[in-house]
Amino acid sequence: MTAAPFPATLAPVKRISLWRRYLRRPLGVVALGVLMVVVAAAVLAPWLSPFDPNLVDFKLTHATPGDGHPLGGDSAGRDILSRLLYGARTTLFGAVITCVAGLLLGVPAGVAAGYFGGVTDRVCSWISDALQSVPGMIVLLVVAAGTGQDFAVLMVALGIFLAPGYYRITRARALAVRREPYIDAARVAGVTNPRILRTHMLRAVYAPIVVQTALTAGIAIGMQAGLQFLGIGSASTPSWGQMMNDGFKNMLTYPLILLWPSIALGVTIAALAFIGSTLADLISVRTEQPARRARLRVRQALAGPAPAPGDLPDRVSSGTHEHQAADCALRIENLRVGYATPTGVKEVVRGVSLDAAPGEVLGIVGESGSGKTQTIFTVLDLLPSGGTAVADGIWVDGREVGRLPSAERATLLGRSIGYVPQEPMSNLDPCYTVERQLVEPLRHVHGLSKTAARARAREVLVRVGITDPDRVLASYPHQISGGMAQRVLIAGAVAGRPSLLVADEPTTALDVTVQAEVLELLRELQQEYGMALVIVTHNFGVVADICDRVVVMKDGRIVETGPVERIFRHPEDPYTAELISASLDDTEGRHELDEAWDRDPRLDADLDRSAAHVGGEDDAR
Ligand SMILES: Nc1ncnc2c1ncn2[C@@H]1O[C@H](COP(=O)(O)OP(=O)(O)OP(=O)(O)O)[C@@H](O)[C@H]1O
Repeated sequence: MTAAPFPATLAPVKRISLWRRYLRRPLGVVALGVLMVVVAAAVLAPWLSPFDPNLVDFKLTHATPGDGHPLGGDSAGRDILSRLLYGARTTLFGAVITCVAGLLLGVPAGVAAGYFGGVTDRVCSWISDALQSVPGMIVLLVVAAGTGQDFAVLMVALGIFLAPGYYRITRARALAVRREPYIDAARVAGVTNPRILRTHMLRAVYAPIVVQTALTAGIAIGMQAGLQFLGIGSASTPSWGQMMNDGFKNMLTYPLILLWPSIALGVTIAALAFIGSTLADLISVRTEQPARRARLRVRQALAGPAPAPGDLPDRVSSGTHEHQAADCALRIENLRVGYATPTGVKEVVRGVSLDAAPGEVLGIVGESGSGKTQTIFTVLDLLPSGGTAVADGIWVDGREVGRLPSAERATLLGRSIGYVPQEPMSNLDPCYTVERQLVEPLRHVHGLSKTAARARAREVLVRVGITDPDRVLASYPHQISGGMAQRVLIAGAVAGRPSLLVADEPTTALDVTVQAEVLELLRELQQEYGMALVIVTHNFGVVADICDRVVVMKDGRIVETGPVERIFRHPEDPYTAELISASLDDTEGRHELDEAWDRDPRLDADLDRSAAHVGGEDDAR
């Protein structure tokens, strides 16, 4: 079957600056506006203040608002509005000093500790822990006494106490990033450590630091006000903390004197907290949780209007069904998957229909990004949180499951559906032994006793070709090879005897000799248990090795589907022929494909072309 033509590429997603995305958040904009007003008031205080903040007029003592003094007078006869404006200067100046001190100490230490590890990490972490265990307020009072209440020194000391916040966050991020392959690549390319720290590492920690700074500024303002409330700081410098102290003493008789600085302080701290929270959302410091409205928008865009005859092929389902829904181990009808992006809905699976009968092996093949994984993740109900799927129907084991609640869908995993992932090592928890990871699902999902679950785990390990099951059961993932880890995962996937086994590129992370063994094992298990096997791959060699039927995907749609032999002999779509030709270069040990070459002169010609490219590759055949 050949699909109708459709646009070859999805619309490119434009990158929108953080600033522009921030401006789309109403709460963030209001908070930023409030902070801007406070900053403007602080900067323009000498021009905005109607009076000298320290000018005493006894007639103004405890005066109520009015008569040229919009906020009234304090207990010493000074104009409250003027003091509030000058107090904003003190408050913001102190917050800036504290944040800069925290940044300068915490960020370089955190990046160095995370990147270099070892002694650097231990020493820095020890200092950070020690700072956190010291009662900060008492030390600040001692510093105030020792420095003659020097405000700037006090704010630097406060910054030192807040530096562990920066340290912890940057160290954690640097620890995660330093293991990334691009850092190793930079090292291998001869880039020096200081340069890696300045470029890659600082860039990686930049986003959480921005958020942390907004939050630290709020904390700094609160603590600063607390110190001033206790009488720390010069009496001649107006500050919100001092004003609160004055108001507190007269709280019952003249509550307005306490109210004004409390409002200023509360509103400023709240604005900083909302700015931090908005930034955290935008730069994904938080777990992604798409808004209900965004999900609904994606759902509506995916559902779209019903396709009319001759309508856009993009809105019409691609692929075919070979079996009745009730007879299928898996059936997907017109599946669409989309993600909300700042520029609109990005549709990554665009109307896919396929099925697999019990005992059948279906290959889903296509280039990277063609939507294979998104299709099977929908079946497993494991789409990332931003993904929304819409389908006319999803059937597992002859039962419609697409409309079941998530909790009910989850019960299919490990029972009706087994899953073999792409990366064996990252799918095993390094903290637990293989035994624990195999036995736990058998006990909790299948209700076996501990002894029965262990016996079953051992039995399946033997079945997947592990000759020393007791040693492997007692091992941690790092103590076994990648091939063994994949066998362990296959054992886990089939231990519950599912009717459908889904394997997502199960051999990609393995070396060539192990790849063939794992494919052979999957085929054997599939036949032995009578399961349907849906295998996702970008390699036609794998398809030739074990599949009965194949679905070819491109740009989220199915371009061709049919029995493997027919697809190899007569690929109808040029894209399929191209994929087959490309696969000829890097596949080995494929009996069916070898036979196909013998039968089909067109494929021989393809092989000759490939061999000419790589020079003498056909010797390897
Ligand atoms: N969380 C996500 N947010 C937005 N787009 C995503 C997300 N996950 C995947 N995509 C997009 O979905 C498309 C299909 O991805 P998918 O993982 O299904 O490809 P694939 O065919 O399995 O390729 P590969 O073999 O490389 O895994 C890609 O364009 C990818 O960028």
